[in-house]
Amino acid sequence: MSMIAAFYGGKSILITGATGFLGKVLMEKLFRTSPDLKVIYILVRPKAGQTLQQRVFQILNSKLFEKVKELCPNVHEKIRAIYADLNQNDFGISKEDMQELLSCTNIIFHCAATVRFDDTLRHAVQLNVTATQQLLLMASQMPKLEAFIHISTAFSNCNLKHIDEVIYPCPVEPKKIIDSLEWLDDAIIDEITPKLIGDRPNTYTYTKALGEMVVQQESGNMNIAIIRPSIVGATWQEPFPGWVDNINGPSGLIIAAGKGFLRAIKATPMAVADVIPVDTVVNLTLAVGWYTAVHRPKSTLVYHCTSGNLNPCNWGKMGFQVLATFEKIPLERAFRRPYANFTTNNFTTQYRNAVSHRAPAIIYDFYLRLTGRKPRMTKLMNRLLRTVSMLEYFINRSWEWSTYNTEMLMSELSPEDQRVFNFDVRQLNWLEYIENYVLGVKKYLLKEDMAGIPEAKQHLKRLRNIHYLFNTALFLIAWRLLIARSQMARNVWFFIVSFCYKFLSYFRASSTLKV
Ligand SMILES: CCCCCCCCCCCCCCCCCCCCCCCC(=O)SCCNC(=O)CCNC(=O)[C@H](O)C(C)(C)COP(=O)(O)OP(=O)(O)OC[C@H]1O[C@@H](n2cnc3c(N)ncnc32)[C@H](O)[C@@H]1OP(=O)(O)O
Ligand SMILES: NC(=O)C1=CN([C@@H]2O[C@H](COP(=O)(O)OP(=O)(O)OC[C@H]3O[C@@H](n4cnc5c(N)ncnc54)[C@H](OP(=O)(O)O)[C@@H]3O)[C@@H](O)[C@H]2O)C=CC1
Repeated sequence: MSMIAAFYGGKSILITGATGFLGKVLMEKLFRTSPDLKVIYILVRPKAGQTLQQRVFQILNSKLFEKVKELCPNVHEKIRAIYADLNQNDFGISKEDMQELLSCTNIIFHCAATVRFDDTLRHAVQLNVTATQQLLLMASQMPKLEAFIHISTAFSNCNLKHIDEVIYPCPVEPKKIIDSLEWLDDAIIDEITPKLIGDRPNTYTYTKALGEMVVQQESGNMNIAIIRPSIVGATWQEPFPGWVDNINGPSGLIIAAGKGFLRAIKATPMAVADVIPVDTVVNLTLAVGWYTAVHRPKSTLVYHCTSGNLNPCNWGKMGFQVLATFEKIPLERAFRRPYANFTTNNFTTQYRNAVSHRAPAIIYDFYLRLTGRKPRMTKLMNRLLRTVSMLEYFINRSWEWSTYNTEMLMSELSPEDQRVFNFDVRQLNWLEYIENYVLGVKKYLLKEDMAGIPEAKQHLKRLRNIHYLFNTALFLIAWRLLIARSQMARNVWFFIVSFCYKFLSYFRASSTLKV
């Protein structure tokens, strides 16, 4: 019997960010392993014209929850969606709902965040810092609370090369930042943002670091733990391999490469690709929830959920395997054939962006215009290149994260818990994982039918022929222009033609003699 699964039985659990990538997998695993849990409260806001109930309905009807619905048919009765917008005071939660949350909650998993790299400091602080502070205040008023688990990121201290499982202080106190954002206007905030974030690449990593400081400062006598995942990727094993439903992290680039939009990138092939499967993160999170509630460590423990120091993979190997998978299982209606060129040189990057990305987009838009359609490729390419430029920081560096606490926890688990809540990334076979990841992107993210693979392969063959034809035409035009302008080129050309002629004549003569 799993002790962790038994621990969550009969519990009332509060999850923020349950509609996000990590939150959904967390909820799924909880229901699958502890179907006798009492209730999961999820803080949700209406979005894209959908009510709370419609959002929950959509999640439960996704492929991710198929197994859960078999095991626990009344799962919808155990989810209690509570209206909440983390940008508002008291999250806009009604009095009655707040009362229920305060009196019933046993465990909190705080996953909600803005993960955008280009968010304004004001919005990133509001969600990643102030909302965390408010949630801690709520938690401190919960008499039945056993553990508060905060999801941060391994990149919250990406300004350091070696990162330990400790909370590092930021130069300016989070409270001072929160206070000053209240009276500073947006233009001034934009001006001081680079100074505040210092040597971090974006407001996301900076505000996640501030969020950790807030957790430490407001922990009081609560049992709190922080989990720092690195780059969260598709599921490894559970509930099935390759599940992914958003374009963050590598997923977007896998699509861009598979569709042939992105053929070159500024990346260091030998840099560690610290990707971690989402089900591994969830298993560690649930194990940490149990350990924190039952063992009540004296201080706030930080757990690194990373792969680099235990089972490293690099971007070169990852890119190679992604492309190898596309050979077997291509995406439909590719713009160009998938190809990957990794370079670390700025000049080469600019050149490749011009030749391999912008020029084909301009030519395609010209073709769209000629055929009476609206041009769109240049705009799409510009957005993609902007995205890639924001990710460059993370694919050209390596970090070392120590994992003492995570390994300590692993050794504390019973063999059954180590199996059911497996977060031992040493067992991960990267080649298999990446292949399933690419397949998952095709099936669950792009919703492409596997029956379309022969047609997708045919399409790639057509693209290859167009490519050869285009290159030959380009060569002949260039050569014709050169001949017209240079005596030297003409001489070379006549030399080659006469050489070929003599060669052919010789062979024809010798074959006639043999007959
Ligand atoms: C030569 C090709 C090589 C390819 C080989 C095969 C690939 C193999 C993989 C190896 C390549 C390297 C992978 C890189 C992985 C990057 C690591 C990320 C590091 C994360 C560190 C921190 C981890 C965390 O803690 S947080 C979680 C991560 N958060 C994110 O990933 C958020 C990033 N996204 C954003 O911040 C925004 O989306 C932004 C600012 C990038 C773009 O915002 P914008 O307002 O322009 O609009 P959007 O609507 O959001 O998207 C516009 C457009 O861009 C596409 N897009 C968005 N995100 C990505 C993405 N991550 N990758 C690719 N494309 C993306 C999106 O599809 C939209 O396209 P449209 O068609 O215009 O709708
Ligand atoms: N993905 C990754 O690579 C990594 C993620 N992390 C951390 O993991 C956690 C989860 O990330 P992930 O699932 O990928 O992110 P997602 O962007 O998929 O999910 C974010 C969640 O936060 C919710 N949220 C955002 N703003 C609000 C708001 N104003 N009110 C209520 N809810 C809100 C979203 O709700 P809605 O659906 O309504 O938008 C969504 O449920 C985050 O803390 C992130 O920092 C750490 C390392 C890597």
